[in-house]
Amino acid sequence: MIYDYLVVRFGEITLKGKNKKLFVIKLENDVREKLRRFPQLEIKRHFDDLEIKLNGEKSSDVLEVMKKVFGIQNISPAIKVGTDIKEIREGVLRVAGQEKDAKTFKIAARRKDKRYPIHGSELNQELGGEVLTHCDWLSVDVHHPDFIIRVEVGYHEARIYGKEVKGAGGLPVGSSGKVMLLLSGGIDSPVAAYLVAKRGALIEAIHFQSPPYTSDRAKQKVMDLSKKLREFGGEFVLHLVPFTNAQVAIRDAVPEDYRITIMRRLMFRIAEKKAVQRRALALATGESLGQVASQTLESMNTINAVTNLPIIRPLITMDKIDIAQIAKKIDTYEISIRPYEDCCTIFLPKAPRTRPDRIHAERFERNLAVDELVNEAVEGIETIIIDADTNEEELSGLL
Ligand SMILES: Nc1ncnc2c1ncn2[C@@H]1O[C@H](COP(=O)(O)OP(=O)(O)OP(=O)(O)O)[C@@H](O)[C@H]1O
Repeated sequence: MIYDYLVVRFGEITLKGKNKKLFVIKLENDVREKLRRFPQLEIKRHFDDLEIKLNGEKSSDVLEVMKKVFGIQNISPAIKVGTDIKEIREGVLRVAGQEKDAKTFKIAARRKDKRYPIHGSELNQELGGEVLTHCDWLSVDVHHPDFIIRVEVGYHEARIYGKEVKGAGGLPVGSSGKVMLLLSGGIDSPVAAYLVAKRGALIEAIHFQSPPYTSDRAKQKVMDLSKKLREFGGEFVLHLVPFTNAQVAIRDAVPEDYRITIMRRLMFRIAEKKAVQRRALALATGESLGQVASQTLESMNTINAVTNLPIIRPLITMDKIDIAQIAKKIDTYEISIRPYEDCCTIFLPKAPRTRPDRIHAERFERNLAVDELVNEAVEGIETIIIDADTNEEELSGLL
């Protein structure tokens, strides 16, 4: 490959007016963090983009990492040449020579330095002609080219770009604050984590486990999911809640058809306490309207009543098929479909109430030591930090 640079363009950040600089700095930090394992790289922040000088690192390896960083609209490999037209011509030919599979192309040239004597449209013509003369496998298609060769003439140098790669979009992680996500081992909640992180939230996950009714296999699943999700943020913080006592108490004190409702109300209270301790501003779940009996509007109302924090449900209007598609894209699907016991499925009825209400929920909770159960669970939380450097061995050591 001939490319010496990757140029990273920001997505929606550019809409952020005065805050743009803060967002860009956040993004730059994320990029630096993610690219720590490539020591040769030099990263420079410009007004419109980040420029990564490869210094011999393999561009495809770096690109693979960059594709998962939120806040990036697209990434182009690039070379830099002087502003002399001869050098630009020669550079464009080098770039065109890389795209042996393309049949059609167009040149999109622009002058950043308006004093540059050759205008954009003239550059397009001149450089296009040069490519046609030397690359006999290429012809021009200005509407739907296989390959656009972008040329940007600056004050001291010109950049010539190779084929653009789509970025992950969204906003830099953490730019929207922190969210505590209820992470089960199922398909949905990891997708919810991905979607909330994409909107710039730093995710911490909370997982409820009920040993010995739930096994290490279930815990392993959540750890594996966290490992996948950490690729979209810097580090991933996972809180493991001991939930057995609460579930046993619910089984003993609450009529069968209200057990899911009461269990969720306890989960939300515990998650809220942890969220406040960790300065998270909202809770998030993987619920989708009508998907199962406990995901009706009545149920959500009854569960929401125990917390004042906003509850983000990014999947609420999505179909299972669409959710599964995202799970496959972010590579959590295969982990999620491994069999496991969720704490939600033990002691729970075959026919939960689909339209629970607050009055009954509150009445049944009077038979429970709610505050003690919540405090005991919060105090027993084990917190695990999985960062980019946590390796397989350390991960299994955490189990
Ligand atoms: N053991 C758990 N720990 C943490 N959160 C949980 C747990 N079980 C369920 N949740 C939360 O409650 C939501 C609804 O769970 P439920 O089991 O009803 O639905 P689901 O559609 O199977 O969700 P998922 O696929 O995420 O497990 C989950 O998306 C998750 O946010």
